[in-house]
Amino acid sequence: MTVVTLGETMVALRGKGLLRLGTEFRTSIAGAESNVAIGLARLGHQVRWLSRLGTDESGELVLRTLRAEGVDVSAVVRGPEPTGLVLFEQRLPEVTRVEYHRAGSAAAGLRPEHVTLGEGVRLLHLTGITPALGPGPRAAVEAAAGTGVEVSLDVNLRTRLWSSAEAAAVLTPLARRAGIVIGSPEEIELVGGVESLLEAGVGEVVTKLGADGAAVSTADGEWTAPGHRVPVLDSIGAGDAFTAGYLSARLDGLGLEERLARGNACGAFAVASAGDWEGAPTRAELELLAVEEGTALR
Ligand SMILES: Nc1ncnc2c1ncn2[C@@H]1O[C@H](COP(=O)(O)OP(=O)(O)OP(=O)(O)O)[C@@H](O)[C@H]1O
Ligand SMILES: O=C(O)C(=O)C[C@H](O)[C@H](O)CO
Repeated sequence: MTVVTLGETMVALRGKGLLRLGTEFRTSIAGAESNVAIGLARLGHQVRWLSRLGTDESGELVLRTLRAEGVDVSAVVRGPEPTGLVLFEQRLPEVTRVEYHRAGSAAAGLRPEHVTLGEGVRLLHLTGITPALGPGPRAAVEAAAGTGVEVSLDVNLRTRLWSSAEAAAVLTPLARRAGIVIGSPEEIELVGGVESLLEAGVGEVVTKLGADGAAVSTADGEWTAPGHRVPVLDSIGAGDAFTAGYLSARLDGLGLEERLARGNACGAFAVASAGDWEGAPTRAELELLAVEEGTALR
């Protein structure tokens, strides 16, 4: 495996309309880390996703979906608790209401002994969501981060799971040990800010800037790359798609500007398609952003 990622994936129900009116749902899966895993797998990388799932049919859906996307699930652990559930209600193209049903989930029972990275791992991708799930998942993240494999950390603040102050206290030390830290401008500030992270030895501090694209700061300076102009259908998952693109270009040995460019390309595909990960591009599809609008590929 080239990349390993660790975190909770839930069954996702996406309302076609309003939940309170008895909407119909489309059933899929969602989880920031597995979104990144799928994004990387579609770009041709070998990636393992690690977590704990219930022995329920929801867990089967998660496994089947990730297997179908070419993500390695051979180290996933099962437990008696239910697989988590998340409900999405898209109220505006860029405003989605999220309802979590994940307290006491199987993934909340993750422990350090469940972490099996495997051989030849070049990168461990973590997010700030997993430590918010409880002391066990937090210890599992610490154990994974202590293996010596280079870490990329997406801060991914989830204020429904913990307060900003709690997140800052736990995630700042984790971020300072990472090779790559990714977040919105506010999330980067939450873990100390660009300068402080670079001084701590973080190699790349990557800031996601929505439709404006993204920026990366290293000890040698700052680079920015503009976003693509695409219609926004559903903005959830854009950050994970961006991260997959950025890390993919880095694994390919490309430079900082090309990493940002691939990240922005993947982020554009994500916002232009419905769902968390469904629109993630394959390597060949990255070229489609350069095709003239209105073109039918026939
Ligand atoms: N409206 C948009 N048009 C084009 N590209 C976009 C747009 N919004 C986001 N992106 C792309 O996706 C990337 C990530 O978006 P954003 O900054 O919103 O991340 P995020 O807040 O972490 O997203 P989320 O948490 O919803 O997954 C951006 O850096 C950009 O490349
Ligand atoms: O919010 C979370 O914890 C999730 O993992 C669900 C979403 O799909 C994810 O946030 C998208 O980044």
